[in-house]
Amino acid sequence: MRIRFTKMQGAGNDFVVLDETRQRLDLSAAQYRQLADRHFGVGADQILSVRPAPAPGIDFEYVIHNADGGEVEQCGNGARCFARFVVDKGLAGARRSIKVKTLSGVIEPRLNEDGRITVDMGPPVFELADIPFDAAGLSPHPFGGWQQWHIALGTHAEYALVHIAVLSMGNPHAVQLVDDVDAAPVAKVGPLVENHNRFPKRVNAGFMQVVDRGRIKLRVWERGAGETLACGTGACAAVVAGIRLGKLDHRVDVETRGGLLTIEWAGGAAPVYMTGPAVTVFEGEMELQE
Ligand SMILES: N[C@@H](CCC[C@H](N)C(=O)O)C(=O)O
Repeated sequence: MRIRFTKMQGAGNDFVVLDETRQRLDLSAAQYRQLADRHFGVGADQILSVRPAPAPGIDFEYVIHNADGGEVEQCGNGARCFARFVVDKGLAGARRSIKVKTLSGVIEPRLNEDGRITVDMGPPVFELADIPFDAAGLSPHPFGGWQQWHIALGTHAEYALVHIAVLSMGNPHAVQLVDDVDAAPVAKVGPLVENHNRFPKRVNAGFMQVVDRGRIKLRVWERGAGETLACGTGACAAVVAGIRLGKLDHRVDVETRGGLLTIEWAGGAAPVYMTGPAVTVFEGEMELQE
């Protein structure tokens, strides 16, 4: 089966984008993995499928698969690339703002005059069962007006206990405060947190260094993709956690290894706004194994 694709990136988080507005491709998990493979495929952290509006009042459906082939609820950097794709391909008419259905709800990306894209990512979710996070037998540790959870990482004596803030941005996140993000043991601790049995759907593990009240440095070990150069929902989750832990103001620049994102959150049930770049890298065709 031969398919056309567009390769895109948002702050270095990279995507294969598939136009399924006219025809469903119905790819298997193995075919998503083949596309994402950096040696035998195109190479990507996620594969994004653009599908027609599923209901009145919605412009498109946005389907996301991680590099491991699993379908997931949300992807922030991908949402900006999705918007850039449908506008550049003329699929959105003259609209600069679109309503997009994802597995976790409707989000609204908007193209700005400066070329960056702002996405209304909806409000963060703190209800433990909805993240989901299994806190049975654990007590929360008060911290800066909110709380952290101390979870044990099994037999790994060096990293026996990590202190995490947990929340969902449509997808699950566990955020740790670190003194020096460049020295953080992301590749060791990331997979242990991702697969921890307290997270029944696994989790994205963020490592946040607070530079000042308006700036953080962030690395994220993503569920189903490993460490990426940036994670949009990870940036939203880190800033929301930092605000609730009393460390950050309401508008924060997030330095990732792939670029800068700006996150704004007024608190409570207000939506989180994420602003950043979205770039088309190249287009191509690829033969997929059946
Ligand atoms: N790169 C994304 C997040 C993609 C999904 C994530 N790995 C998950 O499994 O939830 C972003 O920019 O938000």
